[in-house]
Amino acid sequence: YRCQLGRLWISFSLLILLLVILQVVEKLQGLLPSWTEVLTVEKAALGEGQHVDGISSQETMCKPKTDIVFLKVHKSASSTVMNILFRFGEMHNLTFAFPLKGGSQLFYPRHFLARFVQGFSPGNAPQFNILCHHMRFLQPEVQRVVPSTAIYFSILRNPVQLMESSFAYYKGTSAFSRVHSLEEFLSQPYHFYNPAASDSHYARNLMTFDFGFNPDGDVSPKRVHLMLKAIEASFDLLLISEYFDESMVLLKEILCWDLDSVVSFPLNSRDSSTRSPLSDSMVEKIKNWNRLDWEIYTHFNKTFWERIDRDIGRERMQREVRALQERQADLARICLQGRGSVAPKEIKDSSLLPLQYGNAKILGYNLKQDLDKKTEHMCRRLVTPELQYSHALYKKQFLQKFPQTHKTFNAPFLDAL
Ligand SMILES: Nc1ncnc2c1ncn2[C@@H]1O[C@H](COP(=O)(O)OS(=O)(=O)O)[C@@H](OP(=O)(O)O)[C@H]1O
Repeated sequence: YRCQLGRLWISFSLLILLLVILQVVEKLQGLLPSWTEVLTVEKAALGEGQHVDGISSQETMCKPKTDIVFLKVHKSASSTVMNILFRFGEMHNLTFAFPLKGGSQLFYPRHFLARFVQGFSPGNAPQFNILCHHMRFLQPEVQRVVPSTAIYFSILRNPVQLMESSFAYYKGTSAFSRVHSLEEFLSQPYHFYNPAASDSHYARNLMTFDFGFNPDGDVSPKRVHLMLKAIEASFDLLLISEYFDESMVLLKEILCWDLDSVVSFPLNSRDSSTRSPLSDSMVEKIKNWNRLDWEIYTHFNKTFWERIDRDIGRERMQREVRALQERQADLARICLQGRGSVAPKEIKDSSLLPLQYGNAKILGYNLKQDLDKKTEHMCRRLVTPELQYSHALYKKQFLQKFPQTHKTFNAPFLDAL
């Protein structure tokens, strides 16, 4: 009887032990995913390679991207985007792929070649963080300059407004120089437009041209389809300048930056006196004349909103746009005299005067006086025009590191920055 009682006791103990084990396993199963998540998040946040401290997207933990290709499409708010990249790159000590000898463009309108970049050496692995100066895109060459993990993005503008802006800015180019108005050009474009002229792209399908394609190519559905697929294959993100603030929210999400990294003031804007009013018939003519650009724009305007719906949602987008606009209004109050842009002749500090080109009068900003040093530093960068800022960064990247190799470079105004 004692023996039987002993066996029963052992079986009972084993049963209890089994139940305890089962409970522990069950608990572990419940816990394991969150442990794994924590580990994954930590790994993602710390990451390997280059790391930027102090920035993380508000909603997710991810590693801020620092390798970036921005195709600076003409007349599409690209200088404002470039200023954002300049400030981020400067703050985080990133290297820029500058045009040779500190030029302002990467031998545009030629297709981009890696050897147009100052400091490029064919034997080395791609070594630059940010490529953002005007270029005509050619991906295999771009890939020799930036790491393969780089994010590629660009910004598009409605071709109707883009052409109106281009007409004012590039009035001196061959297609526009003989006409008095955009209306006159559109009345018989082939009379003024010579596709063989080296500057003809400013007058037709400028976005198509900047993406590397033939602006005079035929507009068959097959060709358009191939062009759109090629752009989609090369670019992670296409922004829309008509929705600039939404674009910046989307950009900071993709780059895993915070909202403060994408604040800006509009740069390179014309004053209203050089804007031409457009009748309905002119709008139609511009769309037809720039058919390829129109196809690019309408396609990527659609995918832009699809992306917002998929990744962010309209409600959060609205919240974030509001926060961005409030931040920008605060900055305008802190930094600017009169809180807005002013005509070129009213700009008091000549180092803040934007390049004036063609028939366009390009607006600029006056900074408040008596700002403390840190605030002045931040405000000045927000309003420094593209050429001045690019020269200053070039000087910082090359002249300070290798002063003996660039003795001839002379840009006295840079010290203000
Ligand atoms: N934030 C923002 N939102 C919307 N639009 C903006 C913004 N910033 C600049 N702009 C407008 O972009 C035009 C200048 O474009 P780019 O800087 O690409 O020109 S350039 O090719 O570098 O010369 C120029 O257009 P126009 O004024 O019609 O010429 C600017 O007004």
